[in-house]
Parts: sequence; C-alpha cells; structure tokens
Amino acid sequence: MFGFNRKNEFEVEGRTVVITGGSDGMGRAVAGQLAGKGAHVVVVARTAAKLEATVEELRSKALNTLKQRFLYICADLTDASECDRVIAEVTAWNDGSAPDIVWCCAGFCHPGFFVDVPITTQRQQMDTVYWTAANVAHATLRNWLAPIPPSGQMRNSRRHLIFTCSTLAFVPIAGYGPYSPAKAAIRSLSDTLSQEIEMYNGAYTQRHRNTAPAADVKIHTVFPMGILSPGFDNEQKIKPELTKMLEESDKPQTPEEVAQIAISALERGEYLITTMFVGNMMKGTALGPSPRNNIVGDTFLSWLSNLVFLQVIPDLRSKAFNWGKTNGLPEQACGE
Ligand SMILES: NC(=O)C1=CN([C@@H]2O[C@H](COP(=O)(O)OP(=O)(O)OC[C@H]3O[C@@H](n4cnc5c(N)ncnc54)[C@H](OP(=O)(O)O)[C@@H]3O)[C@@H](O)[C@H]2O)C=CC1
Ligand SMILES: CCCCCCCCCCCCCCCC(=O)[C@@H](N)CO
Repeated sequence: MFGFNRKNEFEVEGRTVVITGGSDGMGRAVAGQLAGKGAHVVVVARTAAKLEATVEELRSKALNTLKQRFLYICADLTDASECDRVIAEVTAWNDGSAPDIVWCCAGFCHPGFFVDVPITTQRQQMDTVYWTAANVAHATLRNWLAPIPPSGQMRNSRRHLIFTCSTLAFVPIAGYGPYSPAKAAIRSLSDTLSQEIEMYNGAYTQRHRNTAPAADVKIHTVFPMGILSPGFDNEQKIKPELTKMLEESDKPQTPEEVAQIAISALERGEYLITTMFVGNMMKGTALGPSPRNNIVGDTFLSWLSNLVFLQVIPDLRSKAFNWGKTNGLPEQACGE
C-alpha cells in the first residue's frame, strides 16, 4: 500500500539483456548493474577494445559467476542491417531465444550554434542519436512481434524496449540545435510505439486462439540530465560558453547514479523516467499527451512546472539576448 513489497516490474535475473552503447558512460554502468542483478548481458558498440574491457568488468560484477553469460558485438548501429545482424547473433548465442530486454544507450552529443555547425555534422547527429535507436527498435520489434500460431505459443515473461533520451527533448537550450531535435524525435517515437504496442499486447491476450506475438512488450524512455561520461568530457570541449551558462542549474550525475535511478524506476514500472528534481520539472512542463506514471502525481507536477516555466522560458531567452548584447557574436560564428 505504501510502496513496500511492491511487485518488481523489471525482473532481470536469468534474462538476456542487450545494451547498445554498453562500452562507456551510462550504458556501461547499466550493463554492470544488470550483471549484478543476475542478467546475461550483451554489450554493443563500434570499438572492440572498450567492449572487451567491459565484458571483463561484467564478469567480475556477476551475481552468479557460473551461470551468467556475457557477450560483446561490434556494430555501427547507424546501419540498419547491422542491427538485424546484432539481434540474429544474440538470438543464436541465446539458444535460439530472442533477447528479453533491449536498452538503447548509444549516442553522443555535438553541441554548437545551429549556423556554426556544418549541416553534415547535424545529419550525423540525427544518425547517431535518432537512427541508432530507431534501427535497433525496428530490428528488435520485428523479431518480438512476429506472429506465432497458437500451437507454438508458450507463456513468456514481458519484454522491455528502453530508449535513452535527454531532458533536452522537453526544454530547449541554445547551443543544442544539432542534438535536441534527434532526442525529441526519440520521445515522439517512444510515445507512438507505446500506443501501437497496445494492439500487439491485446492480440497476445488471445494467443491460445489466434496468431499472436511471443510475449507482451513494454516501452520505456529514460531522460537523463548531464552524465559525467567520456562523451560528456568531449562535448564540454566544444560547448559554447552561453550553453554552459544556461545549463548551470544542471549538476551532472555519475553514470552509476543515473543507471541506478533508471533501473529503480523501471522496477516500479515507470514509462517516462527522469533522474533528478530539475529533470522532473522539465518533464512536467512538457508532458503533453504522453502516458503518465501516476495520474495524480504527474498532474500536479505538470501544473506546478507549467507555472515555474512561465518564468524559466523568458529567463533563458533573456540570458541569450543579454549574452549577445555583452559579448557580441561568438568567435567562429558563420565562419566555419
Ligand atoms: N552525457 C550526457 O551528459 C548525457 C547523455 N545522454 C544520452 O545518454 C546516452 C549515453 O551517453 P554517455 O553516457 O554520455 O555515453 P558515452 O558518450 O560515454 O558513450 C557512448 C556509447 O555509445 C557507443 N556508440 C556511439 N556511436 C555508436 C554507433 N554509431 N554505433 C554503436 N555504438 C555507438 C560508444 O561506443 P563506440 O564509440 O565504441 O561506438 C559508447 O559505448 C546517450 O544516448 C546520450 O545521448 C543524455 C543526457 C545527457
Ligand atoms: C526548477 C526548474 C528549472 C529548470 C531550468 C532549466 C535548466 C535547463 C538545464 C539543462 C540541462 C540539460 C541536461 C541534458 C544534457 C544533455 O543531454 C547533453 N549533455 C547531452 O550529452
């Protein structure tokens, strides 16, 4: 009644989890913590050396060293056919069963003002941020939702597809133009899929009579604030000073903290997941048509944050205006 003894909505022990971007930052921390809870873990990224080191680390963190298995797969997930290969390889490795959980963490941020960043770089951001997630979701769901006749149906536990977004999908910050639209697109995909999946889950309830998917599926999306990762160190080197000032109220968290908070929220069964107070307020002001975690809590959150943002949005804009007034154009403006 008070949240004690509540059912764990995200059981991972003995289940097979794929984590894209699992070799660094948040993805690596997620991999380590799920290994610690007894999951078989597959990490996917482009660079073999980092993946090898990660698998070593996972072995040392396993709950049950004798039973748990770990695998890495090198793949550039901007290529859709590579995502199909990843799912096929995981399935073969997993004795012919599809993975139970797929968590998309791959991606990095190239900050800069819209006119300063070459358009090719902006397209690459869409590829690495949006398309790595959409490609993986496509390959995974085509596998999970494939129709199985009643004779082949067994009771399978719920499967989970998890996206990693950013609170920048909710609130604009100057200097994130190459990145935020790709994260906003992930949020839109997540909302659309969370509705579409209901059709498949409905069909699943009739599995003994009709052709249906092998299991029911839940979609979730995590919206971190800053994460103290290798990717973050790189983005700080090129981030405009104005952007750093506008995001002053963000106190970046460690990958381990973000992973732990996100996993706890998944265990409570949440859909849109934030990792701290400011991020929760940013979500509240942009909840719009997204499914709620909790009707009463989320309604009050959105009322409160809509009032707070009446002040925050003009404040962000006037800080940008005053920055230009005081400092003039940034050095590389229009010249790149
Ligand atoms: N850092 C931050 O402040 C924030 C990050 N986020 C998001 O959280 C997620 C994790 O970020 P962070 O912890 O910083 O991650 P890192 O930048 O530290 O690591 C990124 C991971 O993604 C992999 N990767 C990148 N591109 C590809 C690709 N094309 N195909 C396959 N793998 C790829 C990298 O490996 P390799 O390079 O070897 O392929 C690496 O494992 C990202 O989606 C990011 O956008 C959200 C909010 C804030
Ligand atoms: C009380 C409410 C006040 C709200 C004020 C709004 C402040 C905005 C903070 C922006 C934080 C951006 C975090 C995500 C960063 C990110 O995704 C990149 N670092 C990607 O790597």
